[in-house]
Amino acid sequence: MSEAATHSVHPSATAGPGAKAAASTAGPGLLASLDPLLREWLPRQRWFAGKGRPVTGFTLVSATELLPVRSKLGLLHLLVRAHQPVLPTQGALPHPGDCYQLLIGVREALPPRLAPALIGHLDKGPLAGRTVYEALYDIRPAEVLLEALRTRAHIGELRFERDMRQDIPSGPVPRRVTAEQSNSSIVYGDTFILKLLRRIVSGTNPDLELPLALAREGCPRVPAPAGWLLADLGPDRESYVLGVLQPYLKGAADGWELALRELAKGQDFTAEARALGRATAEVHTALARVLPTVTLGPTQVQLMVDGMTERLELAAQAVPALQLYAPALRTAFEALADLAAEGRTWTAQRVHGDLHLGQCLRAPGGAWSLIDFEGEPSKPLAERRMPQPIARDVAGMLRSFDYAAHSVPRPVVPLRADDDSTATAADWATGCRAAYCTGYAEVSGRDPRTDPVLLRACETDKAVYEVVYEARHRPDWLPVPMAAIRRLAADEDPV
Ligand SMILES: Nc1ncnc2c1ncn2[C@@H]1O[C@H](COP(=O)(O)OP(=O)(O)O)[C@@H](O)[C@H]1O
Ligand SMILES: O=P(O)(O)O[C@H]1O[C@H](CO)[C@@H](O[C@H]2O[C@H](CO)[C@@H](O)[C@H](O)[C@H]2O)[C@H](O)[C@H]1O
Repeated sequence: MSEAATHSVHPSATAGPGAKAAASTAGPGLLASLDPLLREWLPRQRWFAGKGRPVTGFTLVSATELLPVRSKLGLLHLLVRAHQPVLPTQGALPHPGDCYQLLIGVREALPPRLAPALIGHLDKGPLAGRTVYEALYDIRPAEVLLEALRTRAHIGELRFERDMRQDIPSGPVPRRVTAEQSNSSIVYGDTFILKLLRRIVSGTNPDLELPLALAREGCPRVPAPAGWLLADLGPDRESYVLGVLQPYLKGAADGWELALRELAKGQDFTAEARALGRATAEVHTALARVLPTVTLGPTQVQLMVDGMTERLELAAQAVPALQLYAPALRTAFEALADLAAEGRTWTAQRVHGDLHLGQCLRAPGGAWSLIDFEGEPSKPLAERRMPQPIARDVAGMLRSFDYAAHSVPRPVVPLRADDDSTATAADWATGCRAAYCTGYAEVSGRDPRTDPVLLRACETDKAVYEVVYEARHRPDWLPVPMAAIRRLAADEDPV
């Protein structure tokens, strides 16, 4: 058993009064001394949502000592609001600033293995002379989090909960998931994975809500939550979801890695694409059984179209390269509004909301699971939880096959080693897109291709989202969604 497995959560902070004591050490005084370090460190994190605008200050939302900060190894849980200049898209009203979850380790000095986790050295305040760092790189803080979930600890405003039907072992060795992502995850001994959400929003979070609902329904395509971390904040003790613990799918590979691997070998991926279509349809069918569905009539469709059009306008302001294509892209949305005006209706239900190959995990036996039900992180929570046509998720996957094909720097890919014909990367994507829809239809009885107007509108909306996402997070990738924008504007994308 490792050093920290025997260590329980800081006892002085296991109840309300203890939390107040913690706040007197770890509260505003400490935040003031952390302020200059965080201003520099936070914007460099992949999960930081406010890229491109300086951080001008912080407000403390909650501070909880999980290990005493004056001890050899301290652990501080912080929720802080980062203040930044307001974006035009955030409207004229003052914006309170995004709230982030931080786990701050406190030590005298960092051992070399923790050097990449350094946030900085405190030169004033209650912990002057000590070093603060990203605690998720460290074993003991990770163990403290699992132990708190296992024992259903309530620590200040933090509430660690679990599903008692799942056995959570004590003492598995933790390791940080290093893949670039929107949140931060820790794997425990290949049995569980804890995802800590970084940008925290109030209200029911679909990343916990939907997997819980699917687990109730017995849907095997989504790992069932085993534990979750909440913060009860404000005078009304409103719950904020901070993290979710799930069984770890050992040896699983994500659809993105697999697709790139097969592309690099010139291998066909249509059998997997078809299996992914089947898995998506299974999840959709279960969601439609367990959560409400609604019919979208002309008014609701017009609202959806207005949302798509507005997102396009805002995106074209943020990424001027879109402006040339905006009029043609708008026709995809107008065609949908025209169908609704003629009396066509659509069924809407809860969907994944940000489905792409990276959200699909294939277990060694070949079964696919879907993960990460957070939805598009930049959208307000209420919007992410609204029932949507299933074409939203289908469009996400179709875009993803296109992404994979166009991220491999190879213009021509032979599909089979024994095949003397060659196919372009675009043909690879076309084959996968068709196979995915076939698989979807096999399970659901509805082929998404039979609704091309809706699919084109959803794919256009997704590609516009991707342009903004890439411009903000990975400018080198911008050509991938921009190429799709050109094809969608010309109505050339075959399904
Ligand atoms: N249940 C799981 N089993 C195995 N690996 C997982 C599991 N859940 C997530 N992962 C891995 O962790 C990564 C990040 O998880 P994800 O929920 O997508 O977080 P983010 O919101 O940060 O993108 C995934 O890409 C996947 O590789
Ligand atoms: O971090 P999340 O996985 O929640 O999603 C965000 O990041 C994704 C990239 O990691 C982004 O997906 C886009 O790039 C993928 C390849 O890396 C591609 O497969 C997707 O089709 C494409 O949308 C996703 O949009 C974003 O929300």
